[in-house]
Parts: sequence; structure tokens; C-alpha cells
Amino acid sequence: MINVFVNDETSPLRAVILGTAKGIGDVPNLDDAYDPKSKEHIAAGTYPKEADMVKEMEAFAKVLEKHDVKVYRPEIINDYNQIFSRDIGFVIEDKFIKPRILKDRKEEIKGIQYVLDEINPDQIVSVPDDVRVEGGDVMPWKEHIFVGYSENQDFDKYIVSRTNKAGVEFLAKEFPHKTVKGFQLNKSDEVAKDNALHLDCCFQPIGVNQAIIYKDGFKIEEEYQYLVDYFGEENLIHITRDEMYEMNSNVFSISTKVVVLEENFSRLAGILEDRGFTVEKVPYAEISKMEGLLRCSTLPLERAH
Ligand SMILES: NC(=O)NCCC[C@H](N)C(=O)O
Repeated sequence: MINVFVNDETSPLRAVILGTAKGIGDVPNLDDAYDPKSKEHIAAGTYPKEADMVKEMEAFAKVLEKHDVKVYRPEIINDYNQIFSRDIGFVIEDKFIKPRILKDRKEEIKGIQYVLDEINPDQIVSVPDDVRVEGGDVMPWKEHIFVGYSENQDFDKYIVSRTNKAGVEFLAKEFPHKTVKGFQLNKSDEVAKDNALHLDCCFQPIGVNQAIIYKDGFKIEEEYQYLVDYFGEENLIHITRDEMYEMNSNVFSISTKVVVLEENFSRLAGILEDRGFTVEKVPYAEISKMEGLLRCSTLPLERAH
């Protein structure tokens, strides 16, 4: 059996699913892309190649394994993008939540069915029909669950709105002892620099009590302020619009001390090193072209209690 337990973003990681770029197939048609950064690269002829992305993901897997993390990979579905495992399921406490996600991505779960088969069925929860939620929007953080979402007006308008109000309400009902806090995000289907695709594209806790944050990813100033008040200004690392676009908030914590970064994030690396973190660097610039990065491509199954 596979044990599942996650209560925050940074406790020592024991087991994780890391997506795969193998079998991703040809460059999609512009009309089939479901995020603005992919569209940009399809139009410019710079969409990433499978072989390059496979190399990047192998480098990430190596770092995880070096830190004694058990790494599961999806079974390959031909001609399907299976890189961003984060969104297709998530663990909170000892429950694996099977969410309802963007229909263009609904086959992805089949690649990790062999992992789900090893989890106690009593610990697997499927969401009700009206709920839409993707793991990139969901962050358990101690007594909180932080959730990126869109109210119906935006949810019905944008392909990049992936979590609805019903998703936030579902989590509040399922985890009544937690404070479930929703954050509306700024969305754009056309301009990647104006789009916070998921909460982890503009915010992520690191260490014990710190976080990386991009203010303009948040649609409502008071909701952003909630995080400033909670973490304290001195514990926040603010990133710029260009750094958000390069996905600087989408790093990945192996523990409260060790954070994996894209190798070009030199300003962030400097800040983290000054604050005493161990920074692991991996090349992930090709994957970044699809508006996802390190956190997006992982689905943590178990972190230490
Ligand atoms: N958690 C994340 O932000 N995942 C990235 C998903 C990127 C993918 N191109 C998508 O639009 O679903």
C-alpha cells in the first residue's frame, strides 16, 4: 500500500508523483492550447520539444532521488500532455482528492491509476459533480487550506479559470477543522503576463513561515492583504511581473530547508541562499513555456507529519 499524508507545502517529502514528458506528441494546434503562454510559443514556433523536456524532467527526478524521495511517474498515454501532475489530484491530510479538471486534461488521471490502486480506497475522495478544482489552486498550510478560485462570472469566461466557488465550498465541508481561504485570481486567456493560471503561479509558502508572492496575481486587494498579515511583510519575497511570467513562485520544496529552483532564477536563488535555504537548481526553461513549472509537475503523496 502507498501511504498518503500532506499537511503543508514544505515538510520533508517522502513520496511524490512527477509528471512525464514522454509521449507528449506533436506541437498542438493553436486552437487546442489551453493557456496563453503555450499559445505564444506555438505562434512563435518555439514550442518545446519532447526530447528537451524529457531531459529537464530527468534532471528534476535525479534531485528528488538524491534527497531520498520515492518518485512515481505516470504510465505513458500516447499523444497526451502528462507533465503537470499537480493539477490532476492532491493530498490533504490522509485523503487523496480526485478533482474534476479541465476537460482537455481529463485523460491524465489514467496514467496514475496504478498509484491510486495502491492507496486505501477509504482514503480516496471524488468531488461532487458541480465542483471544479485543480491541484495547482490548492495549498494545505498547517491550519489553513489556501485556494485560488474564480467567481462564476470569471469562471464561465476564462479557460484559465480552473477552480470554482463550489470547489472552495467542497474543501471547507470536507475539512471542517481547517480554515479554507479562497483567493480570486487575475485571469487572461490571451496575455500570459496578466494571467495567474493557478494559485501556485503567483504564490507559494516556503520554509517554516515564508512565502513567494506576486501581488498583481490577486484580483482582490484585501485577499492579498490577508496573506501579508498572516505571513508578515518581512517573511514575503515579492516577485515582479516578468518573474511571475517565468514562474518564480512555482518552485518546489523538498523540506523546510531545501528548495528546487529553475536554474535561471538567479535573483530568487540569491535571496533564498541569504535566508539560509539550500537551493537545488534544475534546467526547466522549456517546460516553463507551457505555463507550468516545478510545483506544477509534482503531486506530493507523502510528507513527514
Ligand atoms: N499548477 C499549475 O499551474 N499547472 C500548470 C498547468 C499548465 C497547463 N498548460 C494548463 O494550462 O493546464
